[in-house]
Amino acid sequence: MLEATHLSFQAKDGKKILKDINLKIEKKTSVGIIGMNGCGKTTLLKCLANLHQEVEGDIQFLDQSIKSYSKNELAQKMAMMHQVNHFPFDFTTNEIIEMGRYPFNEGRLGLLKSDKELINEVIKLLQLEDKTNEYFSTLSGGEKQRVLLARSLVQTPELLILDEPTNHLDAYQQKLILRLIKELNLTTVSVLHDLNLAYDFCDVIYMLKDGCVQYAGETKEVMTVANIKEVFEIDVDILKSERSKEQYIVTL
Ligand SMILES: Nc1ncnc2c1ncn2[C@@H]1O[C@H](COP(=O)(O)OP(=O)(O)OP(=O)(O)O)[C@@H](O)[C@H]1O
Repeated sequence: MLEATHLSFQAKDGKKILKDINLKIEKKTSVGIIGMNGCGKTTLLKCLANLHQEVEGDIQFLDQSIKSYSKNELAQKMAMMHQVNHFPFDFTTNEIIEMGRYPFNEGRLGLLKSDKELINEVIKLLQLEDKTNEYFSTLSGGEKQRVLLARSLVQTPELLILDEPTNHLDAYQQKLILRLIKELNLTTVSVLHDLNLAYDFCDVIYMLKDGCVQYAGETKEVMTVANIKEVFEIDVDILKSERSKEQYIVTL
């Protein structure tokens, strides 16, 4: 679905933020990007979404160079849920979710009946029915996250890019949102800070350190005690729950 080869990115001030990254996203997989603060995770997501122009290397998306897509074409195939959660003007929940259909409106003024049906379906899925007429600025952090996810979902993207999708969510909502995304069987690439959520949700993990991919591969093979110590500089244990029989990571 997407393949980046020898990707490097240098900021305007000359700082090398990403160094020779190779990354592959297969269809219907959840790819996770983890690493310490400032190691380049968000920058990498922005490069994959073609939001940075001065990127070295090559990104092929659906067998085409990412640079060959117009903004509108790309928005029909790829959605990015950003960390930013404010808008220059105050929109209602409904208005923000509707924006996800703009790339498809082909110059029409209003939305089609099918757009409205899709929007209503997603609103229900994310339990936002009673928030549709509320102003975004008045919503809680968790509600804002769900609205931004709803906007991305109505874009019906082939690839969904998520920058810390569980930010501001309580423990219950974190699991709920990630399970829901999993059940939708989408192709995703996400930055996740919570190691346990990454361990649980992702099929494949890229561990970044100082702008380089330090380890990459299937989650359970890559997120080992030794690799986590090297990349995050913390000691952890990986234990098995007596009750759920699932493994989880504890910081020592
Ligand atoms: N446009 C830019 N110009 C200069 N420096 C930048 C630019 N964009 C990012 N950086 C720097 O590059 C580094 C990586 O930033 P990035 O936001 O990608 O990190 P991150 O891994 O997502 O961090 P966090 O976990 O804290 O969100 C940081 O030191 C940041 O200050």
